[in-house]
Amino acid sequence: MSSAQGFLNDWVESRVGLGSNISNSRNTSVSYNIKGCWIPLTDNGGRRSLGSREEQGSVRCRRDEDRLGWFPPHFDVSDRMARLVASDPVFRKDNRAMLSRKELFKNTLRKAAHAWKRIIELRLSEEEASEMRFYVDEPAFTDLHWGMFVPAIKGQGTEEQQQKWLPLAYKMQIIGCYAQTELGHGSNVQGLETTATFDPESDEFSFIWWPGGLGKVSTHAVVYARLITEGQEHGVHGFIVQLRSLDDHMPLPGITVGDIGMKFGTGAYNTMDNGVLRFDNVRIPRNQMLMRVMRVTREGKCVQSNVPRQLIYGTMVYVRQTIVSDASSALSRAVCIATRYSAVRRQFGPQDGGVETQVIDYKTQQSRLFPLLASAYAFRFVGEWLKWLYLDVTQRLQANDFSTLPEAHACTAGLKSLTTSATADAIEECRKLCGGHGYLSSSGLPELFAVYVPACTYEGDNVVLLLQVARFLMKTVSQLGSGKKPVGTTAYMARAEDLLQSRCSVQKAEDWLKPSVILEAFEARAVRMCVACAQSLSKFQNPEEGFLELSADLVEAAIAHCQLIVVSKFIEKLQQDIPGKGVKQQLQILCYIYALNLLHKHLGDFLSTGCITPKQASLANDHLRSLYSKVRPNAIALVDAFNYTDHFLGSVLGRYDGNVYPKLYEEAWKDPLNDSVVPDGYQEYIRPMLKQQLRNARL
Ligand SMILES: CCCCCCCCCC/C=C\CCCCC/C=C/C(=O)SCCNC(=O)CCNC(=O)[C@H](O)C(C)(C)COP(=O)(O)OP(=O)(O)OC[C@H]1O[C@@H](n2cnc3c(N)ncnc32)[C@H](O)[C@@H]1OP(=O)(O)O
Ligand SMILES: Cc1cc2nc3c(=O)[nH]c(=O)nc-3n(C[C@H](O)[C@H](O)[C@H](O)COP(=O)(O)OP(=O)(O)OC[C@H]3O[C@@H](n4cnc5c(N)ncnc54)[C@H](O)[C@@H]3O)c2cc1C
Repeated sequence: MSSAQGFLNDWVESRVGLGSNISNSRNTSVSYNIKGCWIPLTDNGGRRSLGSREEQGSVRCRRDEDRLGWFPPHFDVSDRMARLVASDPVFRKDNRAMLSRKELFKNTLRKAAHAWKRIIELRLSEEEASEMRFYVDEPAFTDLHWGMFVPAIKGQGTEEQQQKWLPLAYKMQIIGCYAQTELGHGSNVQGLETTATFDPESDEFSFIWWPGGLGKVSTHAVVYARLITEGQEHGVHGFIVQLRSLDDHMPLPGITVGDIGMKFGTGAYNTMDNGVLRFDNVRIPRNQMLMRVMRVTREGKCVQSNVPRQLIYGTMVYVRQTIVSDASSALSRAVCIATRYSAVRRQFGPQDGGVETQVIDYKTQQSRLFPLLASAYAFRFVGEWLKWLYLDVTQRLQANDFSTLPEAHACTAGLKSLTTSATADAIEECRKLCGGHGYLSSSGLPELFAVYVPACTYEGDNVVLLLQVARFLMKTVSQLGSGKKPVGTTAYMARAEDLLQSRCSVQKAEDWLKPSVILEAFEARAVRMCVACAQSLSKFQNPEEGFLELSADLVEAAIAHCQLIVVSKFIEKLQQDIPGKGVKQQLQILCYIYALNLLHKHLGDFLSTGCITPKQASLANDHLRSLYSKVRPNAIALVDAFNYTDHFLGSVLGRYDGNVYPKLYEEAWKDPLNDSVVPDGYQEYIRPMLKQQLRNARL
């Protein structure tokens, strides 16, 4: 289910694409659409010249017969929306770092209002609107409105509540946020201190609360609080609360609300008004508690429905799933910048004084960069699969089949954690890969890092989420002997006995080219780490105590399991028909790089569990090195395939035309410090100092 699903049904009568409003000026030649991105295989060794797209006889085009039926096949939509945003001056973003917080925020409001206007004018479909938001590339209150407020009502509201609230939300007649986190509690949702006490006398609730949410815009919030009726507690539930007047935007009586202040970085996530909210005996009608999981009667009695109470956490599952796909986007963007710049940048070179070497040709650069390129593809594929898993669990829930909910929770939590941690680290690595210029704001990388890194914390701290995965894995291991067959992503555990004994068959470097060999090594590692944790846990009398004591090892086991999922989904993807000469081969190389680089980085796990021998590890490393040489000729094509406009990349270093140095120089002059030749403050501070020194010198 998608965030804004259905909003058009209520809102726009017909769906009309942008048609000829946006020109697609690409040249045509052969290229291949890999799940919404084009892989144009170059024939010039990947060293495309630094001219314009036209000069390069550019590599991208649209050939319908090349399109894969993978879902969602949105290349056209994505391409059109990217161009629409790039060509609209309101969506300009190159000045963000120079704006004050107030200017920045007002500009975000302007962009959001303009985007909404365009969505209506052009009658954009839900998919188009969502792509547009992606390319506008600025965190805004609308993310929370569409991404969490609407899904919370859809997932946790009754039919009647949905009918009342969703049309208002779809038309943006109310704007909502997701107010769950408190000053003192974020991870521990059960520990929230906000209470919602039912008062049967007046048929209303009262609240006391402190949330993280939207500080300046939202008129409404889904607030999470512990329900108390008849003096008894009934766990945490969601409540729709109006925060501000729909007439003058003033907070309603009993509500104190504001922004929590500047966050990490300039620009970055400061376009978002994360807020503080205090309730002082605020009263709301009973029917504003979201009652799909539990109903409160007029008399104050609680009636549990047949859906599991974990559904109250359902919005988080939905968002975690979207975050995995977003990780691929952020990572591919950083990698695109670093790869293009690495082809432009030259340092050192032949002793005979010839042209200097492109830094992308250094093996160290390749060994840092190409695994990140491989990860960008890997996360894209696992993100697609996770979307499928989420849709599947949603459909099952509608049919009262709750059996796959624990797995969906474990997968979304684990993959959110794995991909966001890897992406945040990768963006920083890309910055370093660009040397000194990577530290410039105009490289686009500092802001990308600052805006991305909170993804490791929001929607669940990454360690806390891995502990959830570990809990799920320990449960699975404990049930192995009971006849309950593990399914889905834990199906490999059914072969635990074999995997505990298995010996890796690799004898020469090329043996690592067999997907079955790689898979088995990752399965054996994960199973062995999980079983070792389970055995250690069994030595504790109190399992909760054991879990706390062993939590660092449990996190490692959870990571091993999640990495196995990513590797196996990449391998599965390659079993599909992939049209286009050489495309599958390139993806296979990236898949091996992804897996073997992980193996190299986590060698301790593989060796200590006896999954592979030191000799096999060394062969894997030899093979990895040889794979880098195979990626090199197509590295530029593989990042061009992400089809990012220069506007979206927002990076002088990552420019498509490679015209880096003149543009860096040009950018420097745009800084407000260069508005005057002699800086403001010269007369007050510099001149007296200089004069003083002159006087001292004379003395
Ligand atoms: C028109 C224009 C269109 C434009 C479209 C725009 C779309 C925009 C899309 C943008 C999307 C996103 C934007 C991102 C912005 C992000 C902003 C950030 C928001 C937030 O951060 S919100 C707050 C998030 N908070 C958290 O994540 C808190 C983390 N903590 C928890 O989740 C839980 O407390 C916990 C899981 C850590 C522990 O919970 P607890 O109740 O103590 O649980 P346990 O006792 O451990 O477990 C009980 C059992 O429940 C199972 N469980 C736990 N969680 C879930 C779950 N989510 N689902 C299913 N099951 C769950 C757990 O496994 C236990 O099971 P068991 O008893 O063992 O069987
Ligand atoms: C940019 C941003 C946007 C946000 N947007 C929203 C929003 O829209 N709505 C909303 O409700 N919230 C929002 N949040 C809040 C966010 O969801 C929480 O910050 C997040 O869930 C982490 O919780 P916490 O802050 O309590 O961290 P803590 O739990 O206090 O984490 C601190 C440290 O303790 C560790 N830790 C905690 N528990 C355990 C444990 N059981 N075992 C081992 N280690 C543990 C963590 O790993 C971490 O290292 C946002 C946060 C950010 C940064």
